[in-house]
Parts: sequence; structure tokens; C-alpha cells
Amino acid sequence: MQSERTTEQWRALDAAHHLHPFTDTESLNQQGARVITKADGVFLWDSDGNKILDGMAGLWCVNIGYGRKDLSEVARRQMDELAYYNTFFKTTHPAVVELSHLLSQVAPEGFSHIFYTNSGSESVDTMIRMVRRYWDVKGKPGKKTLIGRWNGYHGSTIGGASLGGMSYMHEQGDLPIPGIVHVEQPWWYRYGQGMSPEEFGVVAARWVEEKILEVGPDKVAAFVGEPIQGAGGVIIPPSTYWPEVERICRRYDVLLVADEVICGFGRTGEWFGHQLFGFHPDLFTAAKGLSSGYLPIGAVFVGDKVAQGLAEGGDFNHGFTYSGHPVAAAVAHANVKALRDEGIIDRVKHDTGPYMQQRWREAFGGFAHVDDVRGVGLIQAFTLVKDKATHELFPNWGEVGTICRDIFFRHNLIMRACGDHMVAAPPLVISKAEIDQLIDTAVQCVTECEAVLHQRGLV
Ligand SMILES: Cc1ncc(COP(=O)(O)O)c(CNc2cccc(C(=O)O)c2)c1O
Repeated sequence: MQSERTTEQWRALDAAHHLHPFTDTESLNQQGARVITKADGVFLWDSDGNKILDGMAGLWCVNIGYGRKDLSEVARRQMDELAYYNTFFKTTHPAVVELSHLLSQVAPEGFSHIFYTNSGSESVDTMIRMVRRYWDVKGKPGKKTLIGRWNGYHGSTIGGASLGGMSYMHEQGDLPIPGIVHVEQPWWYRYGQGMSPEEFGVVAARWVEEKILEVGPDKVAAFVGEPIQGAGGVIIPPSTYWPEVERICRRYDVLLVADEVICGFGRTGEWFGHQLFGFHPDLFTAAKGLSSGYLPIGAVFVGDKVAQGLAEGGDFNHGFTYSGHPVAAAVAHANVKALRDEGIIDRVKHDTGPYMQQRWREAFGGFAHVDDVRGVGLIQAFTLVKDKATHELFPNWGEVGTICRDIFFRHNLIMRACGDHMVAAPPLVISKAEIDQLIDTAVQCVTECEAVLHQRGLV
């Protein structure tokens, strides 16, 4: 497939014909896109032959690592056998049946029904329609409003972008749609001053109760949140937050939804992030690690209570041409089976995750402008701050993060700047030696970044 072209030729054609997501096209085309040509394990190679450590597992998704020929072989066989058939009109196929059975086994108790989509965003939109339909069937059609969090991220469809709390997305497309409201995020470093994290966790959870009472419990369908906010910058709530949110949702008969698109399939060391925090959602959404990004597929895990409710309503008029696509389902099955049978998630929980977290804290705890060094499993971050003593952030949020990210880029290490939060989420198969390489390179970059901040008078 890959015709031989020079980097410049790739860039010119890309600039001429390809519109990139979340991109300022003019700005990108002035510098040209980095052309990634191949990948293996935790490494990428670009068209100039640079070897790059992918500290972000693509976009938080390549949990099993790159270059798994067993997955490509599964795709080839399935494509030769049945490249496509739909799951509408009373039909199914072996690949989606086997995947559904496997997922019901790795999911927590009470989740035996899965609905398929093509992405995390489609899973979120599916969930929105499901929770509203559930309350219709239960005779409470007024319960339509969903509550999300500011700085939460739930995708780019109209529903997902509305439920997310990214104002710069709401401004484009007249969002949020009606029936979606937000509460502040449980970001202790920014909002919990004067309180212990545990005290703040309860305070932040009570913001959900205040919103439910403001809207009216008889109008609220669900509260939706990522166990750990990913694209918002790895905001890890205090341990008291989620149990209190669950108590509040049960009190007011509000469905509780976990968006596990990033946290799911081992990222935190548990199969799913809600298990880490000990809460029990009524539904949860998934994508990314479901197939490790090898093919697009998403899912909604529907808890027994909601599944029963939807069933009582007869036809659920929703679905996609590619819902349960046979090749995507077969690859997802092989991926999930390998995550389980190769002990990859267990290793994150008991070995490489604790190792990463110890090294991460040791490495970044001593910098003058790095604070809130945090993480669990193989999702971690720190925040670039103006003054650690007062928790003062930099005035132009994101400016310093971009400086730092670009330094990483030049050192062939991919990490993510979410504002001034610097984030890493490598493939779950990363070795301890590769963790050392990631951290040692990152330390070099942060050292360089602090020097640049001084040179530019930002500190
Ligand atoms: C929690 C969550 N929910 C839904 C989505 C949407 O999934 P799709 O993209 O497959 O529609 C996401 C996606 N998360 C995501 C997607 C793209 C970029 C970044 C970033 O951090 O730069 C994060 C996500 O992180």
C-alpha cells in the first residue's frame, strides 16, 4: 500500500487533501505533518527513519502494543471468511457472538449485555439515547437531563461534545444540546485548597447533588463521568469522590454512567476504572483498548437493570451499519483474550504499574515548576505550575504545556500536553527498561523546558 515517496512528497499531498482532527490546518501545513510509517511494541518510526517512543499508546488506545501479527492474521482470516454482514434484522455472526461472550466474562458482575458502535463518541451518543429511552419505558419521560463535568471529555459527536465540558468545543456548533448540564470537576489541586483530598472529594461529589436538586430529580436521567478524566489532563478524583457520587445517584434515582473509553481494558491496572474506585455504574462506555486501536470499534456495557428496562420497551430504534462489524469484532476478541491470557493487565496492576508510579514520582518531584505528580497503573501526569507553594498556575493556560510537548517531540518521545498538564499513557506492554527510557528522556526534556521558561521570562 505504501508507495515510496519522500517525506516532503507525503507532506505536500497531505497538505493538499487531508483535513486533520482538532487541527489548525494553516498552521500544520506551514510546518508539515510528521509521517508515521511503522510501529512495533512501544515504538514508532517516521518517514525520516526516526525511532520514537510512544508514551501515549497512539491516543491512549494501543494497550496491547504495536506489531501484533496474531491480530493482523485474525483480521485476514475473518475478512476472507466474512468481511461484513450486519446485525440488524434478526441476524448475527460468530465473531460478534464470541466477542460478546468474552466481554461478559471480563466485565464486572451484572454486565451481560453489550451494544456495539464504531467509536467512543458513538458509544456515548448511544448511551445518551439508552438512558433517556430507559426512563421513557419506566414511565418517567421527564427524566431527560444528563449531568457531565467541566473539563470532562466524551467525544466529538453532537451528544459526546455536549456532554463533555470543553468550552472550546461548545463554541463550535452551538453546544451543548438541550438537556445536558455540567458540574465542576473534582480537581483537588485547583479547587481543594485548605481541604484534604478526602474532604474535597465529598465536597466535589455534593456539587452533583446540588445540580440534581437545581434541575429537579424528576428531570435528571443520569450522571456521566470518566473514572479518571483523561483528555482533561489525568484528573484523578480523591478516593471519597465516586462512592459519594454513587450514594447521591442512588438517593435521587439517577442512573450512574462511567465513561471507560480511556480507563477501560487495563489502563489503571484494573479491567475497568470504576473497579479501581469501587463504584458500580448502571452502564459504561468503551472503545480504544477494546481493540487496542487495531480496528475501530466501541461498545456500551449495559447493566442488567437497564438492559431489562430497554427490553420491556420493545424495539430500541438505534444502531449503526457497522455495529458489531465482524472483522473489528474478531480483532477485539483476540485483543481482549490476549490482554487476559497473557497476564498483561495483571502485570500493570502488580509490576509495571507500581514501577512506573514510583519512578514517575521520584523523577518529577524535585522540579521547581512541576507539581501534583500523580498516576495509577499506566496513566500518569504532572502539572507545570508557576508557584508550587501557592499552587499558582501559569496565566496563559496551555502555553507552557505546548512548549514542553514540543521539546518532548524533538527528543522523539510522545507525551500529551492537556493544557499545562503533561500526560503519559504508554502501551500496557511497556517493559521496565522502556519505562526507564521514557522517564529519563522526559526528565531531560523538563529540565530543558524549565530553562526555556527562564529564558522567556515566564518564571
Ligand atoms: C473518555 C472518552 N470518551 C469518549 C471519547 C471519544 O472516543 P472517539 O475518539 O473514539 O470517538 C474519548 C476519546 N478520547 C480522545 C480522542 C482523541 C484525542 C484525545 C486526546 O487526549 O488528545 C482523546 C474519551 O477519552
